[in-house]
Amino acid sequence: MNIKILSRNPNLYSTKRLVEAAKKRKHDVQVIDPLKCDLVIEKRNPNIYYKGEYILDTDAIIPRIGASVTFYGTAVVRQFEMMGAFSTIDSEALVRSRDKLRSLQVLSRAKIGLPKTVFTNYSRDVNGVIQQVGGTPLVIKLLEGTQGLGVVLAETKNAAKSVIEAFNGLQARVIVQEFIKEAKGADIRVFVVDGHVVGAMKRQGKEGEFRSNLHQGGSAEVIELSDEEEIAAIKAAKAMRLGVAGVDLLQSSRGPLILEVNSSPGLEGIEKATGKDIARSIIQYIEKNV
Ligand SMILES: Nc1ncnc2c1ncn2[C@@H]1O[C@H](COP(=O)(O)OP(=O)(O)OP(=O)(O)O)[C@@H](O)[C@H]1O
Ligand SMILES: [Mg+2]
Ligand SMILES: [Mg+2]
Repeated sequence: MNIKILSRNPNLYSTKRLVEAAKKRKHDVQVIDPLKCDLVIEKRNPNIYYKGEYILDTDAIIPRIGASVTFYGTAVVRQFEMMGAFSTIDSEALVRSRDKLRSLQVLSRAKIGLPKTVFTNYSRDVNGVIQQVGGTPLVIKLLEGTQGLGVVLAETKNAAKSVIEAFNGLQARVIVQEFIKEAKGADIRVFVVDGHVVGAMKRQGKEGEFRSNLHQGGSAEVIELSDEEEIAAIKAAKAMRLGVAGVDLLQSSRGPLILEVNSSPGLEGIEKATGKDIARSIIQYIEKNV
């Protein structure tokens, strides 16, 4: 099979592992920088021009699209889809997953446990918003944040007010969320491929940090999921229509609560924590679908 990995950097752990797994299973594999693709659009003949040549005969693509290049990256994924290639991430699901608010709306309709969240345009009634999520402490998140940046814990009403007002003053859109204290600075990353859990790890924030992101100094260890957690993660990936998904959830006193569903989840943390060959699972998912 001819597989293309859409990635800006062939030296990243995830990209290297996917190349390795594809080769091991005897596929032709090539890393393509999505930002260097020209999309050629005309009647009935969608094409991609890359480094002086047209890209031909692609059976499948694995998009690894960073948050900063969502618009262009998605256009490239869509063009491959128009050319008949199978994508491990559907272009529409990719766009949907990049918007925290839209994702929460979709998950909520699918009856999935979530921290109670409020999005408001009426910024003067900060008190009302604080009340809606059960008072302080509460969490304030920038809609387009990633790697834990733009996620703030406000311990008091006054702190919450000033942070919300500061973000509003900068015209930045935020959601206000109930703080799940039982999670104790930890979350669970569940890697779902093709409707199955292929690995799960618990990430613990460093001392005094409520954010468990590895980019913020958190550490990871393998974890055995409860049935309820496994079902919630699979349901979340399905609701977001993602064939490959990194589902983040919090353990709360009312069961698992989904925080977000990532569409280009990294392989390094999860493969190292679990010792599993997750890159191979992704290649097998392609083999099943092409
Ligand atoms: N409502 C909450 N209650 C308790 N802890 C939370 C809450 N929301 C977020 N956290 C903690 O903060 C971390 C970062 O939050 P979140 O995953 O929403 O942000 P992100 O910037 O999108 O991160 P990512 O890089 O995973 O995309 C979570 O992994 C979790 O540990
Ligand atoms: Mg995120
Ligand atoms: Mg997260």
